[in-house]
Amino acid sequence: METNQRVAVIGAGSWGTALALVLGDNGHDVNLWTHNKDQMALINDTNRNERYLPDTDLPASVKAYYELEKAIEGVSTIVFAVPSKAIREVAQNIEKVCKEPKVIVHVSKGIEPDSHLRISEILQQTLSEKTMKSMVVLSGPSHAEEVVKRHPTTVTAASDQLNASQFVQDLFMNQHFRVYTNSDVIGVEIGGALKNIIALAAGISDGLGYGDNAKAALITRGLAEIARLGTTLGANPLTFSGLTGVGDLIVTCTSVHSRNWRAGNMLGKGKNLDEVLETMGMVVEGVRTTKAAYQLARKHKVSMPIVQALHCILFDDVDPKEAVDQLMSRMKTHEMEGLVDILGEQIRN
Ligand SMILES: NC(=O)C1=CN([C@@H]2O[C@H](COP(=O)(O)OP(=O)(O)OC[C@H]3O[C@@H](n4cnc5c(N)ncnc54)[C@H](O)[C@@H]3O)[C@@H](O)[C@H]2O)C=CC1
Ligand SMILES: O=C(CO)COP(=O)(O)O
Repeated sequence: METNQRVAVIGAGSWGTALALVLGDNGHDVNLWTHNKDQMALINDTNRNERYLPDTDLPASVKAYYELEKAIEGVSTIVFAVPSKAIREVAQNIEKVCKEPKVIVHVSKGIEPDSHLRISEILQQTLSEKTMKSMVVLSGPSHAEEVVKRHPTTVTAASDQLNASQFVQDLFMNQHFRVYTNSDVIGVEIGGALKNIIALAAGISDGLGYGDNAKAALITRGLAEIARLGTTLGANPLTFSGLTGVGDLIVTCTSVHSRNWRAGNMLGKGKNLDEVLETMGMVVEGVRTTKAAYQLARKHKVSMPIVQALHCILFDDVDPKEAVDQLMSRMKTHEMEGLVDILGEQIRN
């Protein structure tokens, strides 16, 4: 890779801004696109994105843009960092104005309800060869608040084209931000999307005051649900023991930075979903992904009791305490039930 690249980061929320900082630290020129004109002016005037990452000075090479066409002009790479619900619309707009093929990276964690498409599938459906040279997913345990403090963080660049994932590895990697490669795009996207559901559940459990045993149970049994659905959809089971599986699950279920955990915590303390989302003012991806995962579990007949319980709490107004009681009084079963097809018959004995 030539040392200096021009990169467009699409979305100036917490994560887009943090990744712009990493790229700027690495000597790249960054066009940070926002759909909010005032926010663009504020970032360019102050060199900060105070609303999302207070007290963080951005490298001088990060410039905010409002016009999409200008933001992507002359860049080698486009990084999609908008919430999953905005991906399709933003990609359609990029397709209209993009003049030559780019490396496409996405960092969003979600699955589209009803279509059940992963983010890379939505992008592949929307972007033509004129716009997209290759597609890479960048995911892992990485809260923006710690990345901008340059605390050690590790993530995975996944693509079915090794040279593309290595290009993205080189683009982002530095002393504080370590990037691995992986070829299992399905596993990386499913792990990243579904851990948000379990983080909501962990927040609820903490909000109810249930303590550490309950949280460990949610993380472990949550991972079993993620692995069951993920492998049914074609993922490599090993991916779920990596950064984008158990790694991201741990950080999101235990960190005060997690919006999903914080939203769950408020639900557990008795607030209703609308109040919680209004208070957050940032995306809580797990809500939308619960809908998609619940539909997928039913479609593929995969047992996902935690996802089912979350769905009841979020969309059927079931009291969180009652949902936990129902989870705990389910029919007794073997710990590895549903995982035997993945790992081999021997673990059952
Ligand atoms: N915040 C974090 O630490 C991490 C976030 N992610 C993922 O990155 C994605 C983005 O998350 P955040 O930056 O944290 O969200 P955020 O809530 O901090 O910011 C979202 C940004 O997208 C913009 N936006 C919303 N709807 C839009 C639309 N229709 N068109 C254009 N822009 C729109 C908002 O104005 C805002 O600037 C999510 O999928 C999240 O799961 C992944 C890893 C870490
Ligand atoms: O994906 C994340 C950390 O890896 C961010 O999680 P939250 O959206 O819950 O803050």
